[in-house]
Amino acid sequence: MKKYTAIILAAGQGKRMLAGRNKQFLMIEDQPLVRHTLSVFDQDEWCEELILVINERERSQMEELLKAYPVTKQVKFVDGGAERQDSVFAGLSVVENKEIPVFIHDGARPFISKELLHELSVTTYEKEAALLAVPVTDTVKQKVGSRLDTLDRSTLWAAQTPQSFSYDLIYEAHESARKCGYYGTDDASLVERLDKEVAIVKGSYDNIKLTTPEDLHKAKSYISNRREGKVEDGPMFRVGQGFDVHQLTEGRPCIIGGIEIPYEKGLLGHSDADVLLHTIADACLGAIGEGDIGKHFPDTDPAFKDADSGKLLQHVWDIVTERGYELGNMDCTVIAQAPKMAPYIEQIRNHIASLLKVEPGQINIKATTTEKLGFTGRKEGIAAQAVVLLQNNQHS
Ligand SMILES: Nc1ccn([C@@H]2O[C@H](COP(=O)(O)OP(=O)(O)OP(=O)(O)O)[C@@H](O)[C@H]2O)c(=O)n1
Ligand SMILES: C[C@](O)(CO)[C@H](O)COP(=O)(O)O
Repeated sequence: MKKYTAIILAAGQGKRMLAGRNKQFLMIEDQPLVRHTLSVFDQDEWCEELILVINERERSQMEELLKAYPVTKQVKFVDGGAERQDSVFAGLSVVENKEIPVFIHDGARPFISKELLHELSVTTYEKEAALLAVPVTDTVKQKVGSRLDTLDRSTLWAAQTPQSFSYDLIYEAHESARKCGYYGTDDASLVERLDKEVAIVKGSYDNIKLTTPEDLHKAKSYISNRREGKVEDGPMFRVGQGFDVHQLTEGRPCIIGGIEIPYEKGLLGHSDADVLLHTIADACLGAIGEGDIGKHFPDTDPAFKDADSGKLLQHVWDIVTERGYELGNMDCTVIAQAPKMAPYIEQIRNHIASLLKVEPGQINIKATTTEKLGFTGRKEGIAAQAVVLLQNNQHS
């Protein structure tokens, strides 16, 4: 574990947010902005000390906030100053353990991830000073008088927080800046002033600072999407499993995996009762946290009477792909004493691959009997199981 102290800045006025109050108190979904930020550090076991820099006039409001939305670690309050830099200095003045790095973080950046905190901490132990930053994606112009210059974008990084330093270095940098009346827009710039190197750790474009009302909208939808499992930092993998059973009965076709298999009986159900496709659909819906096919295609709805389960699966697959997921792989088992499945396995595999527009190699279909045991062994019904792995590359 690479322990660190976190100083969270919340003493600003949030003027650009135009909310008429400090933005740290604004609700994003179910909790105030600053609580979202504090939670990340609270839940990081590497964070040893948590300091919250507040506006002295908001102390009781902040105390109330933490009573209503508690965190598990002890939070040390300290009064900030007129400028961000003054607030950081106030935070530095109350740090207890000066042997571990100090992380300075905007309370207004709630989407920092534990993974990035750890990367930053490891780098700070090695290099003494580091910051999160992302390559600039817009072309940046510099206007001096009436002259416009275009900066070389390949050298430009947008600085984020946390910015992290050995205690002695950042204290010295702040003290020196204060003596000269120098004010920078971040803490790394104060260290740069001392001609010391600051390492860049690539941050995330999701680690935005909530500055304007538009940022607040983005933050709200980001959080609600994240809760629904629609977005996440980095490539995201999700697994789902499915299980389904249908009774065998006379006078029905036996459709398994979209292929009609010659047999004296068929599967009973409201739709075409394709036990394997239903199982796969359930596994896919399970993976994205969307319930099951009963929720999407109720068996009380006449629209799905004798429905082609291939179409139902494609509908489910549209939901999956609209969320940005791709199939990693799926593994399925058909549990049937009869009919004999082996001659149809390859055909079923190719059919499912074409329904989902994936490669057959991503799909595995197996079949087993239950050695004449149970309802499947007595040929009263057929069961199927599936496990799917989905991958989301949209947020890498
Ligand atoms: N005197 C200050 C000014 C800013 N901050 C904190 O520094 C972070 C980044 O600053 P910014 O986004 O500019 O916040 P505000 O100063 O609150 O916003 P504005 O400039 O729009 O008033 C915020 O978490 C803010 O609360 C602080 O602790 N003390
Ligand atoms: C520190 C910072 O968040 C890095 O991007 C930024 O410079 C703070 O600027 P602000 O004007 O105080 O929001």
